[in-house]
Amino acid sequence: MTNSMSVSAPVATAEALYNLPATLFPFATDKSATWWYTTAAILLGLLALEQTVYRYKKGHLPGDPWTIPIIGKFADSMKPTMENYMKQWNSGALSALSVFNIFIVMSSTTDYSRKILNSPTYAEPCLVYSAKVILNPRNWVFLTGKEHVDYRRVLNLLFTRKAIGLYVGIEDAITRKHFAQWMKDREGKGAMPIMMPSRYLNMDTSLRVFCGDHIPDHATKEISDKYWAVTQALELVNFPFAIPGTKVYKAKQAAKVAMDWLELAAHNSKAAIAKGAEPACLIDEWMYLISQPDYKGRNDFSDHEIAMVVFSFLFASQDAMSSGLIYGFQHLVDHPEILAKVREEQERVRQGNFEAPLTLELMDQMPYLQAVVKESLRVKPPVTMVPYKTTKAFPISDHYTVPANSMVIPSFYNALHDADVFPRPDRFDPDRWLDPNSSANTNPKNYLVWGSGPHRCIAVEYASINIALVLATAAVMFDWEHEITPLSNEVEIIATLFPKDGCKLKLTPRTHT
Ligand code: HEM
Repeated sequence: MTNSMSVSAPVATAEALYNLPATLFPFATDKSATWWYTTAAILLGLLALEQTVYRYKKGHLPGDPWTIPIIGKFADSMKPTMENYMKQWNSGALSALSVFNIFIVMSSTTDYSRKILNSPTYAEPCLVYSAKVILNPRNWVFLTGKEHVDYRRVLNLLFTRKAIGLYVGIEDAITRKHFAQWMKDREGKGAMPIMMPSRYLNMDTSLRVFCGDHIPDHATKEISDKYWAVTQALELVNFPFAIPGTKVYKAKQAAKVAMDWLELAAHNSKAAIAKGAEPACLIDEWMYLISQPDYKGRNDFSDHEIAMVVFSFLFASQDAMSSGLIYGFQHLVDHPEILAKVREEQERVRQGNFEAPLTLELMDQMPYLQAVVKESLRVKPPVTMVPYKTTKAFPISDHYTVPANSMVIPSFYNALHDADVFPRPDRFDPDRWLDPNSSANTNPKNYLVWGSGPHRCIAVEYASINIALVLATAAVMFDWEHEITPLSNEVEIIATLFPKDGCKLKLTPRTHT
């Protein structure tokens, strides 16, 4: 460690405790008093050790000088707020805290955050504490180094342009189906939050893109209903035991249900492709690819392994996509001049034919819509940070080394709100992406919405296109009105960012002349 400092922790010696007056333990006999003194001495010694270790690891970094015994900042991590995050980030480029004796270093600058993401020999993603329990420790996302690179090379084939073209057709159909249902549910009613309907739409889209018709409708409904338990367990550090009644336990049960259905999808897809069916979803695409004579890689994926991969995609997508979509709606409805431009582009590219399904080729011709999505994700990045873990002492700067086995958390928010790169950073301004020479476009290193390095989001194009497609469809099908409440501009953090009131929209069918 390069950080050296003198540590002044509270020191409680056993001797001092033995000298405490016996009146402190009035109920104690001589023998039991000795027991009490010894136990108290050990406890106080452990607490002192905890503080000493925390202060030693923290070195000169900003952060609380003492950590709350045992739990540290557990309460804050259970109810995270942007204000608390900002306070932590603003305290320094690197700052320290501790939760349940997990020592955590947060980085707030673009350079430190990128360094963490791009230093696989020192740090690897650990996601949140509950992720391993929910996803299964054997899930591919926990692979590192060459094993991770090799596995990901196969999965990259599921997000080629050809594959995304197939998924766009599915997204279009599912979006229209859900919007028809939204209309029925909202008939004669005023503004309603779009939070939960958007989550259902996203889950249905994901499951149909990933599994096609290899699972029944009631399975997508069941997975959707239960999935909220997974979202709720995604706190930075949870209660450490997954015992009945805890959030992590409930999430694990929900994951089991999803995994059973996903294994069925894998089984059915294998059978369909073996019979010569054309790929109609992501698993089909995968099974088709590995059955080709010129394919050289692994082809012995079990149903369980396929299901784990698909579950990792659901896990990575559901909350981030929902947040991205809801803020996409909110940004557009609050900027009618920008929504009008989106509509103009839709009219031009689709030549007024809004019944024809969207295709990847049509989506390519919508640069304004793409800029809208990119900007919306910048202003409110669904993922504000990703927890990593140091596998060995990590000399992150000339003045500080993050100890081995610490959590180290790169923040994306500050990079995305850097006023030098994004003037008036809180302003929703898609135009900043339309000029190739703008500071936004010439500083791509700041655009950390998708992370960076070996674990950068595998589904960047797929996710961006999906959000764009849903917004475009809603823009041409509905007139939107936002019921602004005192909570509309307050941010709720439930794994990702959401407007606290769920974005209350009144949608009425739009008539085209
Ligand atoms: C708006 C939507 C999304 C956002 C903002 C987002 C963002 C991210 C971020 C920040 C990371 C971590 C990157 C890093 O550690 O450097 C990540 C990883 C990942 N994302 Fe996404 N994501 C989104 C949608 C999706 C979707 C739809 C899928 C799947 C279909 C997906 C699959 C993954 C996977 C598998 C990883 C882990 C990659 C690896 O470890 O190699 N994401 N995403």
